[in-house]
Amino acid sequence: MKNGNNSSSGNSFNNTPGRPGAPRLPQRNFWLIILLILVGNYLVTQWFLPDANQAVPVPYTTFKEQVANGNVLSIHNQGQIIQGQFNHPVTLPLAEGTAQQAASEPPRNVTAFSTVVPDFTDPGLASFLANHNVNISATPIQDGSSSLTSLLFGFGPVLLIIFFYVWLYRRASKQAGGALGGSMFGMGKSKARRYDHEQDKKITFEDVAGIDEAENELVEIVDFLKNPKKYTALGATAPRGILLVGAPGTGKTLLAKAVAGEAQVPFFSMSGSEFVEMIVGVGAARVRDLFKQAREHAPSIIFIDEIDSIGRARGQAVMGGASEQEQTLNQILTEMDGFSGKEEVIVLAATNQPEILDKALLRAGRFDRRVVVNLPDKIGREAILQVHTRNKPLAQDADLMEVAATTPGLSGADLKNLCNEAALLAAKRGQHEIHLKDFIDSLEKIILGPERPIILSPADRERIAYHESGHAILGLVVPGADPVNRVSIVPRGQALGVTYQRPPADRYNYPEAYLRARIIGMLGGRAAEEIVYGTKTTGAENDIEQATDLAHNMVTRWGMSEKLGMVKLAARQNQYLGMGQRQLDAVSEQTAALVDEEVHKIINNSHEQAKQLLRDHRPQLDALVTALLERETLDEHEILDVTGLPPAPALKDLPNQAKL
Ligand SMILES: Nc1ncnc2c1ncn2[C@@H]1O[C@H](COP(=O)(O)OP(=O)(O)OP(=O)(O)O)[C@@H](O)[C@H]1O
Ligand SMILES: [Zn+2]
Repeated sequence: MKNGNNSSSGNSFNNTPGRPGAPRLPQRNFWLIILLILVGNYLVTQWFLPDANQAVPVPYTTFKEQVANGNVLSIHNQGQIIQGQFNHPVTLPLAEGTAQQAASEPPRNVTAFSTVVPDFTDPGLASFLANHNVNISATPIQDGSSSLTSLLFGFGPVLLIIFFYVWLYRRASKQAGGALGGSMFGMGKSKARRYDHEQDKKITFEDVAGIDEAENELVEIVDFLKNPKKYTALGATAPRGILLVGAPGTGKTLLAKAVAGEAQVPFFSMSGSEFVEMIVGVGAARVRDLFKQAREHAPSIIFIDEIDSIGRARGQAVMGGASEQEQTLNQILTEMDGFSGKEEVIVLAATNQPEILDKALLRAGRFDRRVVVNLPDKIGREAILQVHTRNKPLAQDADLMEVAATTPGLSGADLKNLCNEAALLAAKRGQHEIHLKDFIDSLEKIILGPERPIILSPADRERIAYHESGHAILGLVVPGADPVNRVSIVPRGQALGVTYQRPPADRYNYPEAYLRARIIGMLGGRAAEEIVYGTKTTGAENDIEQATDLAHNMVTRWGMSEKLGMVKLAARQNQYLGMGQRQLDAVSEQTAALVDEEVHKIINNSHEQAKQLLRDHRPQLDALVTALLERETLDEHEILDVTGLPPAPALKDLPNQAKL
């Protein structure tokens, strides 16, 4: 039971292509290949080093006998093992060998032998050998092979496995469209993706709409990249870093790409969040590599998305990632300081939380320019819709201005998604063109989620109808309330029903009376349930939350409480990430209690007013419920028709587009 006031949907529908994750090793043949390598290695070793096995083991006593006979030419010894050569081949097994031996082995002539010195030491052995002219040496056991081959085969398996990994990595990173040559393991490699205007479909300012202010500020950058001499001749230094600041999905990445596309220079992009998961030291190496690549291809553009995830003020980083993040950040600062001023590399970075960035990043010569990318206004939304319907067949009635008017708070990414959803819906409905209705129905789906096929009992349906009608009636009778566009009792996403209200024009400044009207409207759902049934349900949770946040902001941020006056009590945390309740500043317990009291007062008053207004308009409420139970969804005209009420009177002093 959502009161779908012009809440911007916080989602960003990010369809940016080419955001591959880390290269993934192919899983299927992995173990098979390892196995083959090991087997191959074993066979090769066996082939080249057969000598090692040619020494025939002989009993220690036989060995001593042969020494005594003067038949041992030389030995070499390692630990307890003695290997050596006889002067004359000895036929084994010896005649006096055991019966067993004779039975199991055919007789053969042996020159190379080996034997094991028994555990109990044989003190006289050294002199005994010397006396019989045995050549004693300490050469390595595998005498037959050269030291080079033994080295090679000793390390063979290790080398093969290393080469195999390098090969795998190369293959994987090639699949990911990344790494261009460089260090052996590619660890310190930036996974920067390069978009060249020839390769990629070129993105230009044509593709960017509705954010003209931001665009205009970047035109200068494009000109600099195109004609650097024009600027350097006058002794002007290149702009280094530009921070794009704006809510998710407002087109920051798109703008950066468009700058590169317009200037026809290579574009290197990477996301700050990629650094977070890294092993210590790797992040900094990647930054170095990223800047190196960009310098080599200058003039060029580096784009660092989500810079807040590395650029967070040092020392306040989240546990664990801190030191790595600091190193990465320091490296960025070092690289930017290293620009000589003649280098035509421009660094663009995007964030939606500029206030948490390390101050060092914003110093002169670094990201000293800030371009704010706002949510588009109505005209802007129409322009963006036009961009994204360029290749889509629109029906006569598909008035994009009308769609733009219905979508306050939506970002460029949301609008792109809306166009796509509308096209999908039109196709599903078997049409050849996209109609206005397809846009409107898709919008509902985007804001509230897809329809949910749940079966409600008649009693539940009626209660939901009363709840939504409560919101709707108040939207008609409270002065200054936003016009009610739509009421529906079709369950969608989290909501069991919806009342959709939108302001007649984009608002930038909210009068107190408007905020109070909104709170009354938000509480209308519960109020209707109470006056009709006298009982409460959980269905008002979302309404209560929104109303409380709004009241809290009125008291703590906007100075709208008589008792507390114009004192800022809660931090203005993030203007780009919605309007939730703010953390209270450190205030005395007394003040905190007062804040609660004032918030309660606003809510309770509004609740009482909501109930009273609904009692006064009970016949209209009942009429709307009857119609809703029958038709499920009513649009603006039907609502006015059924209730016989005029649209809510405007607040006299409501400044519509006034920007203060
Ligand atoms: N002003 C705009 N004009 C045209 N298309 C837009 C605009 N803004 C966003 N879009 C569309 O939305 C997509 C996503 O936007 P983009 O990734 O540039 O947003 P962003 O601000 O970088 O978001 P995030 O902060 O989530 O990274 C773009 O690829 C583009 O198709
Ligand atoms: Zn509600």
